[in-house]
Amino acid sequence: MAELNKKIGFIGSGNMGEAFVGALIQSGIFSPSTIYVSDISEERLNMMRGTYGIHTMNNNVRLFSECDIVVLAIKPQQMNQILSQISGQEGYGISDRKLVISIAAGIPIRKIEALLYSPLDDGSRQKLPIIRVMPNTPALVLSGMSGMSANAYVTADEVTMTKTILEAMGKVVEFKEEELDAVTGLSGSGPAYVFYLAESMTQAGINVGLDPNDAAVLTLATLEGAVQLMKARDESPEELRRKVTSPGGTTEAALKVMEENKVRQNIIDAIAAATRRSKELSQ
Ligand SMILES: NC(=O)C1=CN([C@@H]2O[C@H](COP(=O)(O)OP(=O)(O)OC[C@H]3O[C@@H](n4cnc5c(N)ncnc54)[C@H](O)[C@@H]3O)[C@@H](O)[C@H]2O)C=CC1
Ligand SMILES: O=C(O)[C@@H]1CCC=N1
Repeated sequence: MAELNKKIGFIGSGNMGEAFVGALIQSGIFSPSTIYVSDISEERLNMMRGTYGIHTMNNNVRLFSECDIVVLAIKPQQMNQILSQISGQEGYGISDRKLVISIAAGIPIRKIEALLYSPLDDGSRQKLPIIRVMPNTPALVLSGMSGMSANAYVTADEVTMTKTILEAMGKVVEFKEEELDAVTGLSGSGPAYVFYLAESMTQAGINVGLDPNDAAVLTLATLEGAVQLMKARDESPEELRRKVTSPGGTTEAALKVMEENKVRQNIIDAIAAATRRSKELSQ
């Protein structure tokens, strides 16, 4: 893919920051010399520099002023402090147009706008374009799913550029911002539900007498195969489930227990709880 010829910077180089950096280099849309990360952890910075050959620093304000695109990849709880630190600096470079991309769960665009455009907002400052994104960790293996939503100052070119960045890590869909809490509950946290299922299936295999390694191999191959089948066939998960379920057979016995134990309702309730938590984080 053609290089974007921009400087991109990440505030926070944890799990997700690293997923972005790895994907951007692999896709060729940014070369390591155009990627910057800032973090408070020297260990993370050394690792990122050593592994990816990118620029590292422990100064968020400098990173913000030096880059054309800034990805906020810190925890939601750190957003206030970090953005206030950036916007509180005289001449911190907000007059230069730069695209701000936040991946923090539950932080609404209006909060980022309020933090970035103030307290020095005398009307002369440019209102920076801000895009809120909810990615997920399969981005680490370029199989991510991202939802995104842009504020009023984002141009069509900036939307296209953000999609190009997110497509380097997998799929991307645009949403209304109010839908992003639900996206967080479903696909943002979603990989954890699948890992939980994998843990449970492996434990179940051990409980019914299998060797732990064999149980893990069977679980992974079964999950992988089921996903491939859903992707390859024009059939709903429900239809595919019915084809596994012989009347009076083993699957029916298992699904009866799942229905009795309200597994489906529990999954629905769990995703609703994640969505509620995302909304709470926005307060
Ligand atoms: N992990 C996940 O599955 C997903 C996470 N997110 C969001 O991504 C964001 C980052 O999450 P993770 O990468 O999982 O967290 P993480 O804890 O792995 O990474 C956060 C990084 O920020 C650094 N940091 C802490 N204070 C800092 C400061 N003052 N200045 C600069 N860097 C600082 C930490 O040292 C760490 O390397 C969060 O807002 C989360 O809501 C979004 C989608 C999925
Ligand atoms: O658990 C969290 O808050 C983050 C956001 C989505 C996935 N991990």
